[in-house]
Amino acid sequence: NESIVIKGKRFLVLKMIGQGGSSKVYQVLDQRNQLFAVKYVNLEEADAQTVESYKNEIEHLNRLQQYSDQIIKLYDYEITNSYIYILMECGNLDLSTWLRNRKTVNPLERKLYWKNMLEAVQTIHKHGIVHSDLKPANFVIVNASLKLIDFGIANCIQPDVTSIMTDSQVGTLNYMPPEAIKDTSSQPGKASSKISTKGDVWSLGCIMYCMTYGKTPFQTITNQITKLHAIIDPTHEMEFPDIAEKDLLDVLKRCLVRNPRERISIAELLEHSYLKLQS
Ligand SMILES: CN1CCC(Oc2ccc(-c3[nH]nc4cccc(OCC5CCCCC5)c34)cc2)CC1
Repeated sequence: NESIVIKGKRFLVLKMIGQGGSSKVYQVLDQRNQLFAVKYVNLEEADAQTVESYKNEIEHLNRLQQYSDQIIKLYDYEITNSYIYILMECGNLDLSTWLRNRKTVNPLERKLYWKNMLEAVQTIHKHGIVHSDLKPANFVIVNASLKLIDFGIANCIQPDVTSIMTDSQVGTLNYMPPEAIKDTSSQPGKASSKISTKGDVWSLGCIMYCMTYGKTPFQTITNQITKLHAIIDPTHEMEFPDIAEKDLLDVLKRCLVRNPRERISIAELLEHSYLKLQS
């Protein structure tokens, strides 16, 4: 097997975990047989703005380490003109794969994962970061809890077309908030000032909807344009089939409110009765 050296430490590459265009994530072992994830970014084709966005993501990831256990651990990184290596803690499974493989979700597990997601997103919001593209592939299960693995700051270097929709749900509209679709003031894909923290609440609501009903609210609409219209159309009623956990039903309905001003906040979600661990 191949080995890589980061800041003078040698790692044995076990396998590739995922890839998105010019960035690849590997599972590696250090000399003490400790498991890590290494994100490798090839900068040869990257423009200055992209390089800057990666440095920005790393700086934020580094700075937020101390504030929450729900942010993936960053151990080291190496940046040169031609590549970046980021050494991070290695999880067991990303939430996207976990959701795809699970037929039913254990209600207590779902509740714990929800609490972890809220804490992770509250942490980045407290430090002025709005992710604006949250989806299950941004979370990884490490032992029994969920951790956020990226802040949506680094550009996805133009992935080759084969990977764009297959791996890690890049480019999916299923978690996109209505205000991001209506927001005509900013150039496409950039989080503008109008996209507030409430946009991340909508996306988290879609993830939780999927953990409850096995699909996202607009997943059945396959035409992308029709899907976008349905997300912004107030007359398009979203379905909330009745479930035993009434508190969870309330959480879903309050996250998936089209008007961001009327949508529940992260702070209110952390106080919501659904998270009182009585069940
Ligand atoms: C399909 N198969 C994949 C390997 C394995 O799942 C993962 C294991 C570890 C991880 C990970 N840990 N730390 C990580 C730190 C950064 C990025 C990470 O992933 C990136 C990207 C990998 C592809 C899916 C979306 C996330 C990271 C993530 C998925 C089992 C399922």
